[in-house]
Amino acid sequence: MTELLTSAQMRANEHAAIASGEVTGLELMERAGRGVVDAIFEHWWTYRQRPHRAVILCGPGNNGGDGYVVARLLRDLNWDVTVFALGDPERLPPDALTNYNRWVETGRVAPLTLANYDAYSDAHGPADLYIDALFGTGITRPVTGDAWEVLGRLVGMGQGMGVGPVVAVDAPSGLCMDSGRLLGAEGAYAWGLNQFAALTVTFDCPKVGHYLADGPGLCGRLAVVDIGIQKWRGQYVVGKAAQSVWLAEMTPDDLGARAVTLPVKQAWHAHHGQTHKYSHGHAMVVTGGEGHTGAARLAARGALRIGAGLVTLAVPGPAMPEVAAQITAVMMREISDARALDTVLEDERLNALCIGPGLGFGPARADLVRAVLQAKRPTVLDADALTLLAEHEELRDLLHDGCILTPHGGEFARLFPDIAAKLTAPRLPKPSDSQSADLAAHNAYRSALAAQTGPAYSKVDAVREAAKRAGCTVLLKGADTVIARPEGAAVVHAAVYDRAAPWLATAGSGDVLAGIMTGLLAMGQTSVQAAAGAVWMHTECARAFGPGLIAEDLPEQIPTVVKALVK
Ligand SMILES: NC(=O)C1=CN([C@@H]2O[C@H](COP(=O)(O)OP(=O)(O)OC[C@H]3O[C@@H](n4cnc5c(N)ncnc54)[C@H](O)[C@@H]3O)[C@@H](O)[C@H]2O)[C@@H](O)CC1
Ligand SMILES: Nc1ncnc2c1ncn2[C@@H]1O[C@H](COP(=O)(O)OP(=O)(O)O)[C@@H](O)[C@H]1O
Ligand SMILES: [K+]
Repeated sequence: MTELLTSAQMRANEHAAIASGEVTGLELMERAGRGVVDAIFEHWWTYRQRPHRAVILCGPGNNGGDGYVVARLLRDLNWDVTVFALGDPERLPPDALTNYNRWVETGRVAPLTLANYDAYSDAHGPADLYIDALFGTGITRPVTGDAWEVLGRLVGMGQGMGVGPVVAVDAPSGLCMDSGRLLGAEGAYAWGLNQFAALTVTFDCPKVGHYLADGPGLCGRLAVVDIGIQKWRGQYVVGKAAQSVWLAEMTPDDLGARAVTLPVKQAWHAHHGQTHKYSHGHAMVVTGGEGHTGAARLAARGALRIGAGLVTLAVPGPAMPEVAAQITAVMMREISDARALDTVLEDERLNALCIGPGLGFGPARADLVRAVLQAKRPTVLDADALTLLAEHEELRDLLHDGCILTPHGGEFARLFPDIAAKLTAPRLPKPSDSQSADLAAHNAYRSALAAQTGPAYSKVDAVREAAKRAGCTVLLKGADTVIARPEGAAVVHAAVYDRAAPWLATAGSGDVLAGIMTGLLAMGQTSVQAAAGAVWMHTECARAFGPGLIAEDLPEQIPTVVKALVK
């Protein structure tokens, strides 16, 4: 899996690399700047054909240093390059200063003010390319003043004829790379979240904030450039695996014997014997009552398609005819109450359980959740089961390490109201109009802005806190889905960039997700593997089908996606 770093981890890697004596900071900066230019040429082949005109905004730190390298490399290719510098360049850190000095041997730098920027734009019209090298991983507080206003001017660039796109170096400036939240809250830049950079070029590893919250919208597309420090990556991880964050993906191994493509004889040896349906597990999904069994049926279909050997629906008596009329390969058992469910669960071969989709509410349903939790099997708790957990503290006390909670934002807020409040709290009080007569409110806003510091509280922080409290795996859904374990290991799955599938937000899609996850648990996956593999598969199925998707289509796409995966 790809590791996602925080800013602090990236700095630690860089320090370790430089401390080794095998590479200098200046070399890394040169590789970074060259990587940005290469990525630009890879994305827009027309820029390779002839020189163009670029505007580069350089900040007061090493992100600005990268900008000076880009300026020099483009100018060496005969580009017309204009550089605006924020702050006093003479106070740049050493490597950035070296690159500034190299640039000014032949190029010019204008102070970054709104007046200078506007005067340039009025005189020359739009540039062919804008480079944002103001701030990268060193951002600690909101960008303010003229720099913020100029960033606002760049919103929407690249969207009109003859107007060049914005390329962000490492990240759009002001983006908190740990949380994906933009520090600062008003003005064109903050409001133009999906119309800023066309391309963001980052170094070594993607960062967590490139995948969460506002990050993908601001970044546009993401390119990761190898600057040769992977050897030092992970030194900070020793003994601290809990701090790492991974990007969700799925490999053929995650599908085990069901995906084996070896010749039959080899496959037989690889699995030490003949496999039969029970060796792929037996999942059970509990349905709701009459007229409410569709959600659980969708989940069961997901579990069966992903590869569980057997899938049984646990159905209240009155709902049996309805379920019987709708299923074939999926089996059913009558469970009229929690006692009946206890009895059914005495069968140890039922090795993964799912409860919640379409379940309904009230004491009898809460008793079913209790029976499922007391069975202590790998269990997915979704939808109504999550609301029941929020209502009944004694049910929360029964959660165990093998549980996965799969809330969407609303269910998460019901289960963990204080944590959700931290995540959704407005970053700042409501901005007041600068013309406002209410000077006190305006001043309060200004001081809140000045006091805001990064890194901001992130979805990863929130889900880690929730998992620790619940004592089990928690998966918080969305276009950015975060999975965390109580000890802190976290996985991010983002249906963004070239994996965007907004049509996945359709009724019943979450039920299929819960089912795929239950199937993977039945097949012997750990809870993190099952959760990460399921969200990945769920999105791939949506992508394979395309717009127009309804939840029923998702399980039926699984064979196509698996075939492509194991090829
Ligand atoms: N970490 C690495 O391995 C590498 C980092 N490189 C570049 O270095 C960057 C990080 O450089 P730095 O650590 O110098 O940080 P930045 O260049 O991101 O910014 C840091 C400077 O801005 C100031 N600052 C922070 N927030 C501010 C605000 N809101 N308003 C005004 N000033 C503010 C800080 O006090 C500091 O002086 C990366 O993003 C990347 O572009 C590359 O050169 C290649 C290697
Ligand atoms: N913009 C989006 N892009 C991709 N997936 C999304 C997006 N919004 C929501 N999803 C996914 O769609 C599913 C919806 O699940 P859920 O909210 O439980 O709905 P339901 O209860 O109707 O099934 C989740 O897996 C969620 O992560
Ligand atoms: K930047």
